[in-house]
Amino acid sequence: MAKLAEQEHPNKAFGWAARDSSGVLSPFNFSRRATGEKDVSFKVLYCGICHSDLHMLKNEWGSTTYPLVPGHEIAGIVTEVGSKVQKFKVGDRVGVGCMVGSCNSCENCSNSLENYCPKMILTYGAKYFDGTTTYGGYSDIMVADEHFVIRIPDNIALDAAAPLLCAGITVYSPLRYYGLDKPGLHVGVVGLGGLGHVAVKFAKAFGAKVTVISTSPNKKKEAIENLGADSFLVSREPEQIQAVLGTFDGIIDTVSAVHPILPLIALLKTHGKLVMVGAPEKPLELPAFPLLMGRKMVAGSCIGGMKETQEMIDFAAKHKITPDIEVIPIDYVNTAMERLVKADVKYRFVIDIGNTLKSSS
Ligand SMILES: NC(=O)c1ccc[n+]([C@@H]2O[C@H](COP(=O)([O-])OP(=O)(O)OC[C@H]3O[C@@H](n4cnc5c(N)ncnc54)[C@H](O)[C@@H]3O)[C@@H](O)[C@H]2O)c1
Ligand SMILES: [Zn+2]
Repeated sequence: MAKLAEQEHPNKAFGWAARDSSGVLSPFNFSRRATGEKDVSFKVLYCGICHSDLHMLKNEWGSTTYPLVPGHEIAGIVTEVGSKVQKFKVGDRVGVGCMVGSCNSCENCSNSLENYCPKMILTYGAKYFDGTTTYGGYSDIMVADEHFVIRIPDNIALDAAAPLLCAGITVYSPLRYYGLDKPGLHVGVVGLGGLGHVAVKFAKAFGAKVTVISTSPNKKKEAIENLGADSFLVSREPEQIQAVLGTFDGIIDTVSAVHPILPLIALLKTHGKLVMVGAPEKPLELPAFPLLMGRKMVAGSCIGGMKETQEMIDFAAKHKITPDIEVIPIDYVNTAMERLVKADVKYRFVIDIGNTLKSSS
């Protein structure tokens, strides 16, 4: 018989888990493995709430197993390191993002693309090498192989650093890979949520002219004045769309629900790229003709490799790019999820784990 989550490993852990597809989170006792020779253990201080957590809590992608402890934007302070750990020591400021393992031998792993390894192990809701379930950062302690641990630069506060570990790398990687990181390019960002608002900041730091494309005109003032976007396009206004057809070098699409992409393709220049990073649970409609006319590309991107994630957070530190966050106590997490459904957050919830997650035992 499978062991109880509390008895699988020697170290007691405590977090909040969903037990079914209602997605409601409640206190949960489990355990973490002892610090292995290549492992880093750390006290979790902050964890961001990604929309992927919401998709997973409600089993919207059909792959969730319960109990599920979400959280893959995890920041904290090292408490113990294994004997063969080289990069970290007790007291270091560290983080873990979306993955905690990969095969380390395939072509993707050899190219620092652990995120595309077929055996990549997700930070939560997956099976680790030893067959036990992985649990995420809505919890008090974390342990991970040092290869999957990121050093958080001193000049980024830990609460603001957390969302960079998923939202940050998810938009930085495609901007770089698809060549949208050159000064003067016109880059669009669709969906001004957790990912989208960081995409605006990175694209601006690369020197792009950035246009936010949104369904809600009420985000305009903030997008331009606070986030630094150059312009704002209301996607439901045909006249506004008409005026900028064929003017975008690339668009990063972060929308979490099914939405029409044909109007976005029309915004691209010849050779323009529409990069999907949002992950709606149902297929999008993709007509061929608009792609043929102008050799346009619709592409995708999933987080980023460990090397690039470190590069991203170092770049963020250098350019003073930090997410706009709303820090919440753990017992607000279910309300936060309800607000996230309604896109009622500017722009990322971050749970104050260190001060508010208290084990009852
Ligand atoms: N590719 C990856 O590696 C990766 C990584 C993280 C998250 N994601 C996915 O990206 C998506 C966005 O994540 P997030 O954390 O930024 O979410 P979020 O909820 O913070 O932001 C999503 C944005 O999309 C907008 N939106 C929602 N439905 C819309 C619709 N029908 N039309 C237009 N706009 C709409 C919302 O207003 C919001 O601004 C999610 O699907 C998430 O699972 C992908
Ligand atoms: Zn995420």
